[in-house]
Amino acid sequence: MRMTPYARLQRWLLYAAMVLVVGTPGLLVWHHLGMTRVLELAAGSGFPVTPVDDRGDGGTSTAKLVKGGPGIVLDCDVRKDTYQWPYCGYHFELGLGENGIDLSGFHSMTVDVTDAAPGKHGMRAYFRQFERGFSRVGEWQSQKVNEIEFMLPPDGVATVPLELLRTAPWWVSAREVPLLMTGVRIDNTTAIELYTGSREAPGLHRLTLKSLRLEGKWISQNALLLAIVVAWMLLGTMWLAARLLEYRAKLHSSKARVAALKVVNRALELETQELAGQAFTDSLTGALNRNGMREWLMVDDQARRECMGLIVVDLDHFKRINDGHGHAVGDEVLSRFAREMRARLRAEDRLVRWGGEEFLVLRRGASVDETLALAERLRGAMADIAWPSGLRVTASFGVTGTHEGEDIGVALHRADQALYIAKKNGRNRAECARDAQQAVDHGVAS
Ligand SMILES: Nc1nc2c(ncn2[C@@H]2O[C@H](COP(=O)(O)OP(=O)(O)OP(=O)(O)O)[C@@H](O)[C@H]2O)c(=O)[nH]1
Repeated sequence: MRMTPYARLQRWLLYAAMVLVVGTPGLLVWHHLGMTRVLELAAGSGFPVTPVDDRGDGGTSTAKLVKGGPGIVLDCDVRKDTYQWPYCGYHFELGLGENGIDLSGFHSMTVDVTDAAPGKHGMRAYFRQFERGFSRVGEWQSQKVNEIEFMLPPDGVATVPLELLRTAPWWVSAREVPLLMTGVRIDNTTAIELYTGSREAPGLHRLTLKSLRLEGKWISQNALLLAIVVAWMLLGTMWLAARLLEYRAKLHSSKARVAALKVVNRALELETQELAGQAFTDSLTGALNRNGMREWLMVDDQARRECMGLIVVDLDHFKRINDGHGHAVGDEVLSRFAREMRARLRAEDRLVRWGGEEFLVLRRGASVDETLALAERLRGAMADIAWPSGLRVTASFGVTGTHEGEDIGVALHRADQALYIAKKNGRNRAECARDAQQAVDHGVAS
């Protein structure tokens, strides 16, 4: 059986669902273990780096990049004479003007930095964010400062979760930042700075930065979950739509089949009716045949109970018409005769082709006199009919009527006798036999 397009679509959706069933946990595990992206700022990454110190803030510390050696070497002379929080460090340029880098997909920063000065050392990291609607180009102090301070372990490698970043309170208070803009944001970061710690002892610090690395996922867990849910929902919706469309198509085709069957049924009904009609009707003349008459008498109770006028009609010398003009003309005479007779009968009367060129008129509820009068009218009408080939056709009529409780066969026999008399008396006439005695009187009783 051919598959419908909707069934094919459902099969593809099923494959997609199977892929999703396997893919969903696979993606979650992969996201948990991998899908990592790394942004290296130091170690030949190409991001411009410059030394910074506190001289712009009124201090006297100095910072100078020194060529040679592995990593980025910075000679930092920290002095606490004029400025309370002396510092120096690295400044990594990530963007220009109002356009920074979106770092919101990164979750941690790892630094590999050593300080040649003895003792423990801390570091400060600043993520400078160009805050649209607040920061202004050319005025770097207007850029939001997201900061974190941490201690360096002995090996100098420290990993800092970026969720611990805080908007620097000194920046908020100094710039009178609107409350709604004071939250941490790193989606438009123009620079990252790495400074010596706030409690660093004054003196010469030789910093060697081997790596400054941001780590994150290519897609956040929430975004991944959302994508998976959307994929499932999309699949479910498409599946439902495909099912609905398939049901609708099936409904349409069964409706079409029902309609076609109705047409076939109707045709069969008509054919049956036609066949039934043929069983009871003479095909040449359209008059009832003997079966039709029997059926009528059986079905029509009233016809059976009432008295009935009977006329047996026989075309005169019909053989001569056949012989002289051909069988086809004979047929035409028979058919025209039946048509003209029927046109002169009442709706409740019946014309029966009794055989050959002999017909029977059954007239419900009519007396013998009325029936005789009708026979005379019919006989007279024969002269007015336009017969084929300009023929002059006459007929003889035998008339009688049924008595109460009388079998119609008996009456028919009587009418036949009357017809015989009509033929005998010269044809083209109507004879009447009211009862058996009268028929005997005519000397024709069988
Ligand atoms: N064309 C045609 N002829 C038919 C049909 N049925 C019977 N006949 C012919 O009708 C003729 C009847 O002839 P007869 O019984 O001799 O009667 P008639 O010639 O009418 O003579 P009378 O009845 O004595 O006046 C026969 O030649 C039959 O072949 C029919 O359906 N079509």
